[in-house]
Amino acid sequence: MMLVDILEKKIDDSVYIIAEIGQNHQGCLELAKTMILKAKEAGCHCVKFQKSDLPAKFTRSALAREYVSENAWGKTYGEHKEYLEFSRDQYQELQAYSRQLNVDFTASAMDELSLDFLADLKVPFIKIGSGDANNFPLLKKAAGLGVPLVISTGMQTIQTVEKIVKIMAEAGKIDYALMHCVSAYPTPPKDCNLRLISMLKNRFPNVVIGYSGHELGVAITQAAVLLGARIVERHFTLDKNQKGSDHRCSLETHEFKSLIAAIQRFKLTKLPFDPDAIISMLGGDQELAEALQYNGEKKVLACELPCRNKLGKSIVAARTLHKGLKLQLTDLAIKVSEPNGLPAEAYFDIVGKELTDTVYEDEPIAGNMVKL
Ligand SMILES: CC(=O)N[C@H](C=O)[C@@H](O)[C@H](O)[C@H](O)COP(=O)(O)O
Ligand SMILES: C=C(OP(=O)(O)O)C(=O)O
Repeated sequence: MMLVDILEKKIDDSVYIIAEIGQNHQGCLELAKTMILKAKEAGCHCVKFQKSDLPAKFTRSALAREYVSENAWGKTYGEHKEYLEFSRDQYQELQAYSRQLNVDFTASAMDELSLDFLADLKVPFIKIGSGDANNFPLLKKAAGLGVPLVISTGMQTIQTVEKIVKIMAEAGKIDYALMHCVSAYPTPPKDCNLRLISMLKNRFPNVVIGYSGHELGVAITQAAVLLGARIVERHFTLDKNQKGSDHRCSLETHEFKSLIAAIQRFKLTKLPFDPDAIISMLGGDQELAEALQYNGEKKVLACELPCRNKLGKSIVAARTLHKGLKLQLTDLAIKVSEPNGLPAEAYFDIVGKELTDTVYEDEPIAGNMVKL
């Protein structure tokens, strides 16, 4: 099955399944290949990685900060990320291997250079992760590439999601999907707020809605499908006990198999089901009931703040900017910065505003540095 068949609504009885290998390959190409093989054997339609150009995604100080964590692969965050990043040759090798196995291969583009890199590889679609859902210039560029997009919405407000849809509409983009997502690893069931899938479907009836989950187990993801999610993404691991931030909330091969088998048993043409019916269909427990409880409008949740602080994007100076300057688009860049600056969604709002302090290249622009 191809993602475009879902995006173009040519098929209404299948769900497209993405195995998010992400950085669970531990920086090892051979392990990545074994994971591709296992994901294919489990029945996944796609294997996905994460592509970053580190100086384009992070400021120098974000890369230089110490990473004190049992999941660290280097002393600084930059060394840690470098260890987990694959080169162009390695991407090409993984892509060729996936082609041999007849499984789609792609990655999330975590900055503009990575977007170009993936477009160049001719992947079947590009993923924009939650960390870039408020990175409006990246979204504009992505919308103009002529490649289908899958855009996650973790750590964002409904206003930001509205803006994403507006950017896509202005670019004439129709082959894209929005993924409901909560960026907490693992996400507690009460924070999964699955009813937002129904809200997104009602609010944006022309857009395909999917689910990128970070909770433990498979039941909540099954419920997401019964609410109408047509694309499912879950992190994939060969062993949850390995070192790394994402293994614990990932699915092992047998869990992916059982998730896919369950989805195949659902009568997808009868979707969506209501939450009470879903609880009884899945023999639901307390956790499923919590995940299906209406939890209010889409907003940034407290459980997402650690991820937003670590990987959310800020507005930074593209070059040294002197006090008194009226800000222009070319003065600004969007990166993960340490400390955080104004959130990326303020990018277009601060253009034309006066800077009240001098800011050096690659340093964050804080709210109190701009006369609003
Ligand atoms: C928001 C986002 O990008 N999240 C990604 C996708 O879900 C994650 O895989 C992060 O890359 C990962 O959790 C980071 O872990 P560390 O900081 O140990 O490299
Ligand atoms: C961050 C990512 O995904 P999500 O926001 O869906 O967890 C990603 O795909 O890189």
